[in-house]
Amino acid sequence: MGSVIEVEHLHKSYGGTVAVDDVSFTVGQGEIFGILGRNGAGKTTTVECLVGLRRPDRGTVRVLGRDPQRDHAEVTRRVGVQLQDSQLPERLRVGEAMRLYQSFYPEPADSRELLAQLGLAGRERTPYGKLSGGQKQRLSIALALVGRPRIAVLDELTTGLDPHARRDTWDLIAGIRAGGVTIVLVTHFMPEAERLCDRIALIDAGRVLVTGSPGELIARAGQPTLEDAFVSLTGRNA
Ligand SMILES: Nc1ncnc2c1ncn2[C@@H]1O[C@H](COP(=O)(O)OP(=O)(O)OP(=O)(O)O)[C@@H](O)[C@H]1O
Repeated sequence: MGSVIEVEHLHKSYGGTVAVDDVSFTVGQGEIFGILGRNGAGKTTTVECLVGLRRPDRGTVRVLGRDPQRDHAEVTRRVGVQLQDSQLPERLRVGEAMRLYQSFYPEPADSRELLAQLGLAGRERTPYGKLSGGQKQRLSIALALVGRPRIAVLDELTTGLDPHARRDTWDLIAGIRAGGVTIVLVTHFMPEAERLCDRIALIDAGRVLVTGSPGELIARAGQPTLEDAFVSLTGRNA
């Protein structure tokens, strides 16, 4: 299985704050790869460097063999991104947002089908500002997938979703991966990581503490669940 993402010794500071100190990992074609860590660990900065939204200070990032900075247009066309707290204009209708995003890609997915898969059927005419928090979240997932990406980067995939919507979204993500799409998932929700991820990089203070399957992390920490393993491995007093 070839790797589609290669990150080597990534470093990124904001002024005096080191957000990412030294992060390396690779993601294989068709994997669901989790990035886990405490608040402020450097997860979002790492994925922003992956998708070309931030320029690393040091280190290399390769996505589908490309440099996300130098080959920005190509990486953007093949990588779908759902970032934390993304906002759309309040009055933009769901259908308009979908059409706008479809226009960025050569072979976009069918909007109605995707909206139906995300439980947003019949919402085409609803303005963004009138959607519930969970509906906004699901629209952001639809927009990340509308370009039929080779890689989807999803930051806080199911935050704010009720348990039904969360399970539907997990099924959707599993189905998308079954279609050959590689998924990078940033999450704080351990049952989600345990259920979905093939491998996980656990990041702490801008460094990778450990990489492995959920089972390997649990075994390594000698804990019963991934949540216990997470707390144990990232606990400052452990
Ligand atoms: N634009 C910015 N300017 C200055 N500092 C920043 C900026 N973005 C992030 N940071 C800092 O960099 C560090 C890493 O932040 P980052 O958002 O990458 O972490 P995270 O792991 O995604 O956190 P969370 O789980 O809370 O979303 C934090 O100390 C944060 O305060």
